[in-house]
Amino acid sequence: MTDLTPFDPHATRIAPSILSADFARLGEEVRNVVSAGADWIHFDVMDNHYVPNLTIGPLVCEAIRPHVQVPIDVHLMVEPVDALVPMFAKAGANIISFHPEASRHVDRTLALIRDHGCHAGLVFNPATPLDYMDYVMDKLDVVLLMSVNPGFGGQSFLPSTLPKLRQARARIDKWRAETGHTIALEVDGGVKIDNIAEIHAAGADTFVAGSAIFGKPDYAGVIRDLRAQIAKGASLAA
Ligand SMILES: O=C(CO)[C@@H](O)[C@H](O)COP(=O)(O)O
Repeated sequence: MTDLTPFDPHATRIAPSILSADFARLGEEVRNVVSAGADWIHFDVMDNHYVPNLTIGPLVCEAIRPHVQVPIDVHLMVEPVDALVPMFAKAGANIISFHPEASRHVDRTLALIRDHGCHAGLVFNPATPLDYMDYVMDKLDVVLLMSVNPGFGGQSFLPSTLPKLRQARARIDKWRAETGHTIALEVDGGVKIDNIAEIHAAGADTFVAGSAIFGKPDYAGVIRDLRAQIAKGASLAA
């Protein structure tokens, strides 16, 4: 059973996306990126149905689980969703997020994820309205805003994500003030050293980065630079 302690509301987190890792050396890649300072491992699941690409499933999650002590953050780009939830929970996932358009019963799927001992997240495509949050705040642990259209790594960050992050941050902060419950605000797609400060200033606290990290010669150096820019973003927001 996963530790369901609420996330630290004051923390920021770097979640390298293994979509850009060398799959022939996946165990070594995840170990290296965690020793380099990654907070979560972001695990992109694509089904060639909800998105036009095909990646990895629960078997690969189970295979990397013994290699990392940090949370595995599973992003399901699949339709339908529910049958995969118990499989990923059993495979060692800690956070499971899905797209509201891919589930007929969003409230039920969120409850299913928590019932399986995982933190539950909802993912918003660039054109998906935040309204999906409104009636399920009590079942959310993560809100993930896509800053690219899902399906591929290496795309450019969509600037329309910045005002959307501000809106999501306002809703999350209001909810926390009312209930004390923390929801992580994660952003995914085109996150780089040169834009992470303004992304943090707009409200994100958790940053998925694939091509910015994997394939680079010095993972620790990149993660250190990303964190230095996040600190700049904090002073921009203050
Ligand atoms: O889910 C996705 C794409 O669908 C992302 O997780 C990408 O893998 C992020 O890659 P970069 O944009 O950071 O290269």
